[in-house]
Amino acid sequence: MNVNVPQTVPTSASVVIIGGGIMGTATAYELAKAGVEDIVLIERGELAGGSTSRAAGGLRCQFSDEANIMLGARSLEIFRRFEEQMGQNIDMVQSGYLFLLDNEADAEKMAANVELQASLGQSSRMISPAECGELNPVIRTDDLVAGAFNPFDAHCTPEAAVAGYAKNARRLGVTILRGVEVTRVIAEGDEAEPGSRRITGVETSAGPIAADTVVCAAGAWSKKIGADVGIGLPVEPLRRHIVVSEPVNFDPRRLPFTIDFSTSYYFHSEGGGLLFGAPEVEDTWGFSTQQDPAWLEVLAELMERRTPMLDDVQLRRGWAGLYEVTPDHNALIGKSSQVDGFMYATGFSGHGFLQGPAVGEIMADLYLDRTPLIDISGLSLDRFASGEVRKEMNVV
Ligand SMILES: NCCCC(=O)O
Repeated sequence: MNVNVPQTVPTSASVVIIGGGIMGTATAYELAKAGVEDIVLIERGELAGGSTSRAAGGLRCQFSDEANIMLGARSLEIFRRFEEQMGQNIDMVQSGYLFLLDNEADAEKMAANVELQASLGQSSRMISPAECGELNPVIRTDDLVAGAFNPFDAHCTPEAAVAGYAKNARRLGVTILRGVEVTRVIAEGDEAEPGSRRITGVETSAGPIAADTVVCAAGAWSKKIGADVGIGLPVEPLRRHIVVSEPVNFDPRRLPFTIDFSTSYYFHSEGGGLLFGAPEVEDTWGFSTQQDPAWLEVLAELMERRTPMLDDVQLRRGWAGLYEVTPDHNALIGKSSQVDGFMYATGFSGHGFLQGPAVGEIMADLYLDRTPLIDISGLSLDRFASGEVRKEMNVV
């Protein structure tokens, strides 16, 4: 796609969505599907070009928090039917998700999570180290105490999902602006008088757009959007690396998305090869997505420990992207209680892509004052003021 294509920029909109990743495009599509008109989505680069296209693409319901379990499960339902309903192939591979547990403390906590997932209708189960090895023959199992597995978890290609949402949003009348930057979100009203402030529009690199509602779906770049209207969104960018391999000499598509839980080293099939991810030794906070060659040494050690059979895999190319991290590793989803018309879907802390479809539906429900299918009240920004933070344990 060429961002220099001339685009007609409207001067007003019902809703301005900031961010053309999975959250923004899913929200635009769901709002339009619900009959909302005059929606404008603004992306300063290319669609999916921020964090979504750099994500691993894992789809799972295996979380410790009920809201995350349900967001993952609902999104999986939508992703399973995506190609049929949206006319877009997303390279869905439903080979399950396998968490490898190498100590009793993690296994005990994971068993409680699995019980919660099962009580919510999910097919997750605890399995033995031997079964871990049967499901994924390229892992070392001698130091494992257990695994957690869900056969219906999956992975797919994130930018393909964004392309599908964008295509269908456009078909339903959404204006999508690429290569246009929101330079300021505007609110009017007296900051000293609670409840009097409301969104009136945005200024952009292509001119102003008047709007009563702004949705912040700007991922790692959300803090500035909130700050424009005096809202503190506690979202910090954290760099993460991924690398993909040349094709391997076995069929990788039957391997589950596998996570070595104590180290957060993970891998899954990517075409005929494999995709690998892992944290850095020291977290690198900030907006740099420059690759650090030292990370490859970290990865090599983790691979040697858990997957020595993959020693001869040839790595082909890699990249770094940004997580959008909140203090409790849970998303911020809701309508502002401070500024009327300011909505947010951000802070997904490394598990956003897999929640995108459900969040799109929820944002449409919130806009239309409908009760969402999933209770996300606990993911409101207000939890940080009230001290009701909720820590997600299954963070990778
Ligand atoms: N956060 C990237 C690894 C995939 C996952 O969290 O399931």
